[in-house]
Amino acid sequence: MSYPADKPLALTLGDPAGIGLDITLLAFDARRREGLQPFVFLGDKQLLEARAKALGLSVPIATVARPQEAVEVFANALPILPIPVPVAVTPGVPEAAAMPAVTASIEAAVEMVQSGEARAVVTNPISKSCLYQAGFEFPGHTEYLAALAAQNGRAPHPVMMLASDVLKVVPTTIHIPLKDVPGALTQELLAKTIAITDRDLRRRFGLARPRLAVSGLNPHAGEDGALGREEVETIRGAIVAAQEAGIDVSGPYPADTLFHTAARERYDVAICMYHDQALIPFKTLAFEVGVNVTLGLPFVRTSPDHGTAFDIAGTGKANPRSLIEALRLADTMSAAVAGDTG
Ligand SMILES: NC(=O)C1=CN([C@@H]2O[C@H](COP(=O)(O)OP(=O)(O)OC[C@H]3O[C@@H](n4cnc5c(N)ncnc54)[C@H](O)[C@@H]3O)[C@@H](O)[C@H]2O)C=CC1
Ligand SMILES: NCC(=O)COP(=O)(O)O
Repeated sequence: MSYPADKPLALTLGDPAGIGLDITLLAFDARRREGLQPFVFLGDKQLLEARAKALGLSVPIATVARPQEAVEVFANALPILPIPVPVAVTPGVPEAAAMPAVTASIEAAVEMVQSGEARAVVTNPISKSCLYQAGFEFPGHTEYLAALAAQNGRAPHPVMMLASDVLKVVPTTIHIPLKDVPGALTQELLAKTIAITDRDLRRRFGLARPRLAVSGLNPHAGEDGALGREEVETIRGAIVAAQEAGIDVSGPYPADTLFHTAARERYDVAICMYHDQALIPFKTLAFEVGVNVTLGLPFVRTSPDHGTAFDIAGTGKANPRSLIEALRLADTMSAAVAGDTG
């Protein structure tokens, strides 16, 4: 089999105690029937082989010296660019000493895409709490990737979007405590989030005029200020400014009635105010197939929508579907970016 792409997608290690290794092996195993384009895994060969054995999978693994070689071997073997994990890893048991390898893999993937050797970054799930314990200073991949993409000391503003055919959502604030959401929600942040979402849905998803629906923060979108003032003082202003800039955006809508079937027909993406407001409806409707995309970066990044699933790592219960969709979407989005002249 030959592949039209001349460069691979760069797939990161993720937490080696989680299901990242399982779903990487399963996605590779499914590459022909799923029509997947080549990817190269940036991780530890011995760990991958041990996980394949635990799962009873017979997967040939080939160490490559350069990303380009991954395209050549992908038909016959899972290409790996070695990032050694210097500690023993038991599936389901996170290990702080493995965290430098986790971040090294993400950094190597970004370098590969920035040097033009890979088409996109696809990340396996990380354990945020384990990384925090090891001194990681970013809330998650989203902000870390933006910092790695900085140019002349300026990092782009990253926007998290969860994408599926039935629903796309953007949480305006991401991994912060719920009590901090009202303070973090500024007109500037919302305006930036709306503008980046509109731009990237045009450029990277091919929507000619994306329809954005903005949720409120408070019950019933605040009932004209009686149940909270954020809609009146912050959210409406950002919507009006974006409308004046030509964006097809409306709201604020009560969040409790934004996600039923008929409501979802009226927009392409829901801009939500905080993490769970966006991710609860999304994961209820699309957990198995959903993809996490970072908008606003100078390169494409996708990820499965689920976490490390320590409870099932190495048991054979992990479903690779979300990773498969993330690999597919990275392929489509990077093709769209390559053709982007705007
Ligand atoms: N992109 C990323 O790196 C993400 C990382 N996380 C991290 O993952 C860790 C665990 O998070 P949780 O809230 O427990 O969510 P989780 O998604 O890891 O697990 C929730 C439940 O879904 C199941 N599950 C998850 N993925 C599955 C799959 N592919 N096949 C079958 N079952 C699956 C798990 O077994 C568990 O019962 C946290 O540290 C969190 O920060 C969470 C989401 C995304
Ligand atoms: N809930 C989404 C999530 O945890 C993924 O975050 P990130 O690591 O992609 O920033």
